[in-house]
Amino acid sequence: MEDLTEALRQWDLRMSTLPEKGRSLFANKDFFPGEVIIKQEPCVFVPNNSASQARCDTCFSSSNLKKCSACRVVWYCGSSCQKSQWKVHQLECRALSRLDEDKRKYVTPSIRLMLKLCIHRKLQDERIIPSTATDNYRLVEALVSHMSDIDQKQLVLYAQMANLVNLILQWPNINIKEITENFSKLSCNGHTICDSEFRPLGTGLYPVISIINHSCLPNAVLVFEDTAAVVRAVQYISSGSEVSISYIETAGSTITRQKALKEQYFFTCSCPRCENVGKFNDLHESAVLEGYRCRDDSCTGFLLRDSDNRGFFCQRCGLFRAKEELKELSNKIRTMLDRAVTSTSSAQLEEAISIYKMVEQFQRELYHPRSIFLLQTREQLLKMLMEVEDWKEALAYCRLTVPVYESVYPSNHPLLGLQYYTCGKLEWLLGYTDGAVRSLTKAVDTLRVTHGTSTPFIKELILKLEEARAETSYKLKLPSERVTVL
Ligand SMILES: C[S@@+](CC[C@H](N)C(=O)[O-])C[C@H]1O[C@@H](n2cnc3c(N)ncnc32)[C@H](O)[C@@H]1O
Repeated sequence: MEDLTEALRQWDLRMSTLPEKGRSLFANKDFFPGEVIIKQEPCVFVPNNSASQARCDTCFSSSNLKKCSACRVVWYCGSSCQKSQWKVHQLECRALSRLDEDKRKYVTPSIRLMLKLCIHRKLQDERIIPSTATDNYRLVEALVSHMSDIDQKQLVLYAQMANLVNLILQWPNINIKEITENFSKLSCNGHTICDSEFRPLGTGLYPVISIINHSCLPNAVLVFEDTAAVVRAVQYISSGSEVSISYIETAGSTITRQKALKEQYFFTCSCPRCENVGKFNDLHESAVLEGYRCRDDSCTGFLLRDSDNRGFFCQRCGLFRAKEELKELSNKIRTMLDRAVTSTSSAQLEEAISIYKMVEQFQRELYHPRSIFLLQTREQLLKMLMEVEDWKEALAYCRLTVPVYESVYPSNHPLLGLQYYTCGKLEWLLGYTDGAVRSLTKAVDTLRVTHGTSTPFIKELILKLEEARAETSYKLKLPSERVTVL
């Protein structure tokens, strides 16, 4: 691990082990919002290919794809992408080519990630590919696996997957127990590789990034530049402080967040946000995010359960809502949501949109105006309305989501920046230039911190903002120029 210590020192970082968290990453200098803390290429990675969506194995592009002619499993967009992966794919290709067509459908992205990890290790051991301080197999060995925490069913599944890897590779002396454990390691250490707008593209293993622990109020964010993982400070991090990122969607109540962390990562978070669990502020936050609205439309109070468990009282105006009424509305929404999901999956977009609009209407009656359930429905409507190019309605829903984003996320949160961006793009498209300037300015202010300033994504955003500003000042000049002429 000396090599790793030295590599981290060069990043002004150090690793320490905390009794309650295990390995943890600490800053050796002050980091300011927007500053890159660490950038790492994956040691192994795969695209999330499915029957309906294929991507290049190297750059994740979805255009000009050709299947590898030998294994007929892996896609590349061109010879340079194919060549860059050849040393690893050569062994994988040989193994996959032995499989009959039927067995190839069991080669899921998770299986491929493990095949690549085994091959990566073998090639490093044989010195065919270099082994560095930040991607050697000792770092994989050091990852937490939580083998004693996972349930029997999951364990059996990992063991079956390890057997499949063995069957595909057909190497002598393969250690099935170790591969089983590695599947468990991937579950709590692997990262979903996303594009700049947080759409998932693939999965990768970044053993140094995996040292970073979770907080529901993180001081850093993980984004991807192509397949490289980049961790940037989103708050001021003073020298000596622990660097933290969020593993989960943080727009949820403490109970929801803790459940998600326990299920996948097997720990109880004790970050400053979670420390409040059960206190008034926390109850208030959950009642707004996941609770019901006041019966009085003009009241923005939040509801808490009454002591007899008969219903809920508004904490602002005291109005009561009975359990039965709320249950009836919830059931109606659930039935409609099922119909909406069926329509969406059968690509009946117009029908799905009208059902989601009804769901939204009922949810407005049921949930608090800043509820995340209402937010999710509006998000879904926004996405579908953009697909059918109904920009005006899409903007209306987008504008409804922005105040909720502002209240659930801290100021330098990437999802908040992306929502300002969507709003700004729609406003620009519809000719609301002033609104577009305001929204795009907020998007730039947030996303330059989370995404940096040099990626094509941010450059395009800055260009859009400059265009919108130019148009605003052109419009402002028009009447006065006319006055001069007159
Ligand atoms: C990606 S690893 C992070 C590095 C890990 N601490 C280690 O020793 O390798 C994720 C695991 O770290 C631990 N962990 C992460 N964040 C934590 C936190 N805030 N509190 C306690 N444990 C945490 C959990 O065991 C979790 O499954």
